[in-house]
Amino acid sequence: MSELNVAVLGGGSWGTTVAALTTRNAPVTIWARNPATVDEINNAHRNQTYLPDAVLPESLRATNDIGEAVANADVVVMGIPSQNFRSVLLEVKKHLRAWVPVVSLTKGLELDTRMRMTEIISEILPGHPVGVLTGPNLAREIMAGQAAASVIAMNDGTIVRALQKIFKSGLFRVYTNPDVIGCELGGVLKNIIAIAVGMGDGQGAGDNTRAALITRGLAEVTRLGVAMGGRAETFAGLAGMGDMIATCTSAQSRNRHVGIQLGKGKTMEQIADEMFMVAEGAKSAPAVMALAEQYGIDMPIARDVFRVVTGETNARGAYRGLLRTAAGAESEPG
Ligand SMILES: NC(=O)C1=CN([C@@H]2O[C@H](COP(=O)(O)OP(=O)(O)OC[C@H]3O[C@@H](n4cnc5c(N)ncnc54)[C@H](O)[C@@H]3O)[C@@H](O)[C@H]2O)C=CC1
Ligand SMILES: O=C(CO)COP(=O)(O)O
Repeated sequence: MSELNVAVLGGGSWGTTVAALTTRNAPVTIWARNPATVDEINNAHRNQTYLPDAVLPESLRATNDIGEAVANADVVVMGIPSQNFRSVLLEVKKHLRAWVPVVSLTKGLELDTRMRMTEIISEILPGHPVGVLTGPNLAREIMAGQAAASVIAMNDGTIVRALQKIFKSGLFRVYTNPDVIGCELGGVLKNIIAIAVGMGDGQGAGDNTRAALITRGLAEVTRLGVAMGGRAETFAGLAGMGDMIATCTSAQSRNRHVGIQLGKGKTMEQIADEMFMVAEGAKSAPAVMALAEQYGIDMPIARDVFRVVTGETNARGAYRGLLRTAAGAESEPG
């Protein structure tokens, strides 16, 4: 058992799962804003809303007081959706000791600024080591005891190895990677492709279509990721292709679910009304398109998803558009 105190912020599906996994290696306090969630984790060792079938470790402590969670923390783990990430981090700053590493679990971009979560951490908490834990990691499956692999990405080779020990366990294999930008963008950008795949699946598209979308989707994600400073090989790894496959094919993915509902003809408003969990791809799509324009990268699949989630066209129209586009060389966009 490590001596490092870990604070996990965010009592949703993934924050709770990472907190539960980490109790095997270190003392963990999870902060949730909802007092009923805190009470349920502390007393019933469950989080029924987000992880219906899971029993949580008794050693996992929950609190409603962000200061209590953060003040003694040696590592802070952020499991907060991208559009609320900054406001929670500003609260963290009031209580955090110097040089404590901050790890993001979040797979989205801030809409107004187009910033990655690690950029926001560095802006608000300069000097703190910053990392990302990412990969093909569907929360409910991991809580059900299925094996999974993940990546902890950080620039600092010494701290990353200490963090690797905190997160890994028998069934949760954690690799290190120095490419923070690539790992982070792999997690962000695959969500949009998963919506595209869902849109096809919702319209009854076949397995060949799904494979084509995933492959062409990964190509355009890689082009933008490399232009933004990520390494091409990262997008062929767990944080890139691995997460792309898991999210684009899983019945558990919220992003693919959004796509399926769009494919069946529902509007974003109708889908959002029926969902209480976050689907980061729909939120981040405008920021991704703005970045694609800024870096001069053509992203036809992401653009179609953007046009559907913003109501400019519907899934059927987007699908027809995709078929109309003439194909060039495989190494080119389109
Ligand atoms: N669920 C999964 O399988 C995985 C999710 N992720 C990423 O983790 C991040 C969090 O996702 P989930 O936990 O799945 O979402 P979720 O929808 O299950 O839960 C989100 C949680 O954040 C809390 N929250 C939202 N705004 C807040 C605020 N201002 N202050 C405090 N708490 C706030 C909500 O109350 C809720 O507990 C997302 O970026 C997601 O892409 C990454 C890997 C796997
Ligand atoms: O990132 C995830 C799996 O790695 C979770 O995907 P969804 O947010 O689409 O459920």
